[in-house]
Amino acid sequence: MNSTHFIHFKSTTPTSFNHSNHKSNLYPSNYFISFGHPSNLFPKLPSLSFKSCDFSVSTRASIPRPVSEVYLEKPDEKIGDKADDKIDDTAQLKLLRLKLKEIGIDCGSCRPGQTYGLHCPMCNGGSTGEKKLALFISDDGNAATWNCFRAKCGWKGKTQGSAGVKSTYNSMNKLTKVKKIKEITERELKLEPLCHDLFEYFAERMISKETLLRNSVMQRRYENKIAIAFTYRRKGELINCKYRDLAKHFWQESDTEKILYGLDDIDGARDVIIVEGEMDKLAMEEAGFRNCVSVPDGAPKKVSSKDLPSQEEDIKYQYLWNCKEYLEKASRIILATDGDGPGQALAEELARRLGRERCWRVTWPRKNDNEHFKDANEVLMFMGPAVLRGVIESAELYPIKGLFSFKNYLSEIDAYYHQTLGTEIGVSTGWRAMDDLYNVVPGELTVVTGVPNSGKSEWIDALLCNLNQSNGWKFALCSMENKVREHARKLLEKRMKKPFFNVRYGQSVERMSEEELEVGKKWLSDTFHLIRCENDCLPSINWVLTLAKAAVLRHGVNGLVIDPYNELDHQRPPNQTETEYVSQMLTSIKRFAQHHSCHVWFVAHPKQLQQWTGKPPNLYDISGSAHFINKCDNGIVIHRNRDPEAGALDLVQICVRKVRNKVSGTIGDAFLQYNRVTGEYMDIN
Ligand SMILES: Nc1ncnc2c1ncn2[C@@H]1O[C@H](COP(=O)(O)OP(=O)(O)OP(=O)(O)O)[C@@H](O)[C@H]1O
Repeated sequence: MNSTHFIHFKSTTPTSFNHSNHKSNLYPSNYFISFGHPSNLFPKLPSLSFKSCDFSVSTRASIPRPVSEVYLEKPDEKIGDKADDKIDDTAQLKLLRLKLKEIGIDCGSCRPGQTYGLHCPMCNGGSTGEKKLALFISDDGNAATWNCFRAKCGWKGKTQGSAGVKSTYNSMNKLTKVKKIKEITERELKLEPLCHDLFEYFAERMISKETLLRNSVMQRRYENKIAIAFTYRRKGELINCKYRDLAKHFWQESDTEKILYGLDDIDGARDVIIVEGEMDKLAMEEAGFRNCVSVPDGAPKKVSSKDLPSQEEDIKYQYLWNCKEYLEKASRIILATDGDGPGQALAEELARRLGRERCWRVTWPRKNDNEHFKDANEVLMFMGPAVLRGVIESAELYPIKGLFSFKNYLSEIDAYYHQTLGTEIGVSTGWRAMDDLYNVVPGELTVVTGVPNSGKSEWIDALLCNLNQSNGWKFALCSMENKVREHARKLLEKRMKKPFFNVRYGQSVERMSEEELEVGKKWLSDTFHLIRCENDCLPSINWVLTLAKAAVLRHGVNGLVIDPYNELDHQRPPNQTETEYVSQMLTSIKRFAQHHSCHVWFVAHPKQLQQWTGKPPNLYDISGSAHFINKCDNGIVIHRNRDPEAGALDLVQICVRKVRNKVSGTIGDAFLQYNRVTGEYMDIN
């Protein structure tokens, strides 16, 4: 260790220091080569000498007995019994290797009768990745014992190849803490009151003598150097001790119970502040908050992607479990961890365990244009106690995924009020007669129905042409009934206001020229994107929505037409009713529409009307389910007069039967005139 990391011991401070045996109990254990086997783990194991490169160790012929804690489902003797049997070693070893692999121990080509140093699957050898898992395979190759010698882990166990894989595996999963908790005293640790230099060191960090004394911050000498000793106490009793030198190196007493620093200060507290280091805990006290504790082990690099482990397996956060009864009483926990990535990861890990609903978080003030202060002590040093107090007082609720406040949407509400996008109250259909009834809002679902041949597809096509003309909207078309070329014709006629052909329906109107066709083709390609199933099979709604999503992202389409519903594949699981299926399908469509701000027109046919009187059908007549009307934002029925005696045959009734959003329209009927030559719909003067 670099001596400059220590606070140099001045001659003015007491120098009584016992050099004779200091190594055995003074130096932090992790500074030793600490691969000594506790003698009680392998009682018959002769002294081991590990090869530095691979940790492979030969033992004497006598097989060390497995570790004393009982994991085996079969009695130990069986190992010995089997050693005498003439059994197929290779098969047995294979079985054992498989078993170990299941447990997570990769024993590679480990041979019986030897001890190997491997990576511990539980702790991965800590930050240095050391191979500290000692694995011993018995001579007969049927049993293995292991022990991780990292103080923080201590995982150990044993298994037999011939034991039932499942049961043994399960028992192996129950991690057994083998560490004996060491009892420590200030005397044994040779802790001393802080010296003048250290009071000065803390004073520079704005931590007062009173705070240091109240928190029993002490010092410990290492020859002519001193380290700060933060004493971890519970009900005044010393539980752990963490040391810090000037170069911010930390170490702690091994084999002690992990608890929060300052635990007694939160006894019975309703509000608890959790910080990331002892200095921050002391800084909080300077700002007037004693109800603060620090985590003992700093922050993880990132949030774990795994599910929350059980209490026994939650080794890294064991300190929380050990302080459970203190934290349980808190109704508000302010997570004032560092503002950097690991600090935020720590806050998330704490919130996961403590319950997000009672957690709050702080925002550290700005240091300059690019940076924020990192932690409580920095704020105290540079901004003073009042600012630090302000930070805690303005803590905000810790976000919970899926739970929001209108506060999270204020800018969106403002933009809505000011109609920043221009589409907030809906886009005009282009027909005056419909302006009060139906306007097209991005992200909504319009269900269109009408008896066969009423002109549903024609009207939607005409609407798309209008929306393109007025707002430049683009569309994805999933119109399975239409041949591409016919659909192109219908759209081009509306756009060019001329018939495509020079035949009957065109009457005497001149057909569009080749030049106009060229212009029209470019317009078609720029405006519409086709979703089509090239083979015979029917597309599923999910398939359509996936392609529509691609059309939104790739071409920026503003609308999707699905025409008609019954041309999709509607196979559903046998236990699902049609109603359930339709409900689920419409939910997917609406989610797509909202997520991509894309309007969806969905054409659905009414069920067979036995005694159709010629009147427009009802939205409830749509075959399949009442969900069509329940779930859509807008419901429109297209109806046309087919009785010359009842009125003009080109009269089309657009029945707006449902408008969820009053901003965009209301229920009512509009009448348009259909131009059979060009397929246009026009307002009636
Ligand atoms: N008001 C109208 N007057 C005369 N013909 C019309 C009128 N509206 C639509 N048509 C014609 O009816 C035919 C069918 O139109 P369209 O395909 O739009 O109807 P639809 O309601 O979608 O039919 P389907 O339910 O069979 O899909 C087209 O040839 C179209 O020109």
